[in-house]
Amino acid sequence: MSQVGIEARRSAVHLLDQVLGERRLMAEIVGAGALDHLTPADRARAQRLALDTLRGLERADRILQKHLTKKPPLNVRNVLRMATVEICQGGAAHGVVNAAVEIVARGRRTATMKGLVNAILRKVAQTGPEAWPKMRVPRLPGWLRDPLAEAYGAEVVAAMESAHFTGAPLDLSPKDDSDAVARDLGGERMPTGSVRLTGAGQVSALPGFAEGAWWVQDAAAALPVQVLDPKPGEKVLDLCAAPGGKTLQIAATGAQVRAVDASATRLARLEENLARTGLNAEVVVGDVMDQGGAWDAILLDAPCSATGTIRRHPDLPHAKDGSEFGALIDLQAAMLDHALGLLKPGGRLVFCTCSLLPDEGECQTEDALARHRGLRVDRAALDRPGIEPEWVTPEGGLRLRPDYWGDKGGMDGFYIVCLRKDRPDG
Ligand SMILES: C[S@@+](CC[C@H](N)C(=O)[O-])C[C@H]1O[C@@H](n2cnc3c(N)ncnc32)[C@H](O)[C@@H]1O
Repeated sequence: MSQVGIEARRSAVHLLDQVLGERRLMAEIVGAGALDHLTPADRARAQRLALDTLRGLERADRILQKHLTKKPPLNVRNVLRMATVEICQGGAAHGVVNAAVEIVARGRRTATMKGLVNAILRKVAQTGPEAWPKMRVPRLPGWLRDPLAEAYGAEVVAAMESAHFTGAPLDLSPKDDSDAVARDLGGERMPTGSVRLTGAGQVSALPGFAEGAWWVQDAAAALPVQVLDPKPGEKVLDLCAAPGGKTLQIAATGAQVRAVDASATRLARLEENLARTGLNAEVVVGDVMDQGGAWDAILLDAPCSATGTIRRHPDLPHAKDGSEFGALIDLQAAMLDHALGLLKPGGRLVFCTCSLLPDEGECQTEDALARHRGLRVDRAALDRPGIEPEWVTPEGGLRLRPDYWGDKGGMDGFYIVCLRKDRPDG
């Protein structure tokens, strides 16, 4: 890690300043062009450094606390935090300390603190690496930990926190042949058909990327379309489709898919992926609530807290405080009601969210069943290869958690349910 150049490190500190100071999500900051001046390799390094620092932030702060009499400005604190994580996770101390000192020395307002940074990091290098593995696994903030503990119990939350701290491998969804992709990339074929790679490096340089033999998609995120089980020629509406991993899965089955999303920018990524994989979909920029038609099958991957994705997005607990979630829960219910009205009689709708909060999953199903006569849960839809019976919830949905497949690298948190409307609302 210590070979990482100054530019990548400075950019990583900028990401940390924005996440921890401005409470912005990393995807938003990177999407706005914050790393565009870097080479692709440095861009990847800057993101990796920032993500590693956010995962280990609690430990880094505890170590630094011992050596600081008063808190330096946020920017300097973030340089110290990043260097502490690097040193404690095996980075060569000499190079890491020099780089941190240089970053601080280059800043007009921070240059006077380079001596302090040097002194503190030398102390960190003496005791930090030994202390690090003995420290507790970093915890989620109370606004998220409390509702999760209420839903799952303290032990499960601790297991989720371990999964978050470990981070995520790279999962691929093969276009056709899982075994061939696993073989070509030296990956592991997961029980549900995804191919898992560890330490993969630059995605676009991997075999099969240019030919469109696969796309990046967490194994849990690949399950909603497996549950929907589209058939060739069926008319399928994919609501909230961008950036489109699930659209590609639907298109690969031979179904006719219309992919709708409110974000043209995110849909542009779907168009790129369709071109790369040679798959077809009708792509529509629009609001879910304005959609019409009568469909055999609908996928509603509603906007949500994204609390199921913290393994890959450790910035989320730092950038959010839960205050927006109530509005999202109301929006999910409104979208679900509208989408149910677009099903042909006997049609099916898969509702899913990448959330760990039952309010965005199990409760949405229970409430929808109470609102709509003639609506039922299709439990048989969950009878798919690799889906464990203990993942099925009492109301007939699928609860996926980051601590599942713990020995294999975990999975994203998701809620998935298949709803069928046998007769119209009366
Ligand atoms: C969870 S993401 C979808 C991920 C996507 N299904 C995939 O597999 O790549 C939620 C999406 O909902 C979209 N969205 C939010 N509000 C919307 C609305 N009112 N109408 C349409 N799309 C909306 C967002 O732009 C975002 O792309």
